[in-house]
Amino acid sequence: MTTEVSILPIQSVYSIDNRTITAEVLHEEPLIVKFLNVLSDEECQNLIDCASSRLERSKLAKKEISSIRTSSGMFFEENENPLISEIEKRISSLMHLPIEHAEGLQVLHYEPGQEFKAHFDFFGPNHPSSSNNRISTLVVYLNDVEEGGVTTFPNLGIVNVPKKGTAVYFEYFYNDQKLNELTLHSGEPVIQGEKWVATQWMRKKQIRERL
Ligand SMILES: O=C(O)CCC(=O)C(=O)O
Ligand SMILES: [Fe+2]
Repeated sequence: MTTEVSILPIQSVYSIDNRTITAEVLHEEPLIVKFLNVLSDEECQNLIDCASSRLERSKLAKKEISSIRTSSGMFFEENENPLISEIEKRISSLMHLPIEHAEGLQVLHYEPGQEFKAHFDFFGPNHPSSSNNRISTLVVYLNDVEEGGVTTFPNLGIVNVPKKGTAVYFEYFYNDQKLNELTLHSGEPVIQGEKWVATQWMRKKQIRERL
């Protein structure tokens, strides 16, 4: 097996913004990493508070409402306020890509029974966005879920339990498309309580204007 170069330099500790973020590799190829201490409790709560009045039923990449994704969500504008700017800066450092490659930060909210069925985050070859496709994802959990709501990678046997301030990272910019397809993942139905996540998707090329 040939080893491909990952976007993320693999370390057990990342020091960003005077924060110590620790990492645990869950899978090497495709690279899947769990991070601890990405956001503080206060940042998680502030994101939930800012997002909650702006939630809409989630749509898929082609903008249709579908049973694949039953959560509700919203996107923040780039650099929308100081909290968003600080979080975007930290997340793009952590994901080892320039902030210009970052989509707007998305917040999703799931109630009991709501889920995000197995999907890829990258766009298919016929999608208009595939020329500047997504290459990596960070899902930050903004609260603890009482029961359910785990993130799973069904083809890799990986199950990650949501915990406030932690995150799961994965990338899918491999030459070998089979590796990319192993990043199929789902947000399993919430059984009890609610689930809030913030998702950052990164593109292969710049998507934001430089400031
Ligand atoms: O909610 C989750 O656990 C997964 C979210 C997700 O897959 C996404 O936002 O693309
Ligand atoms: Fe996803």
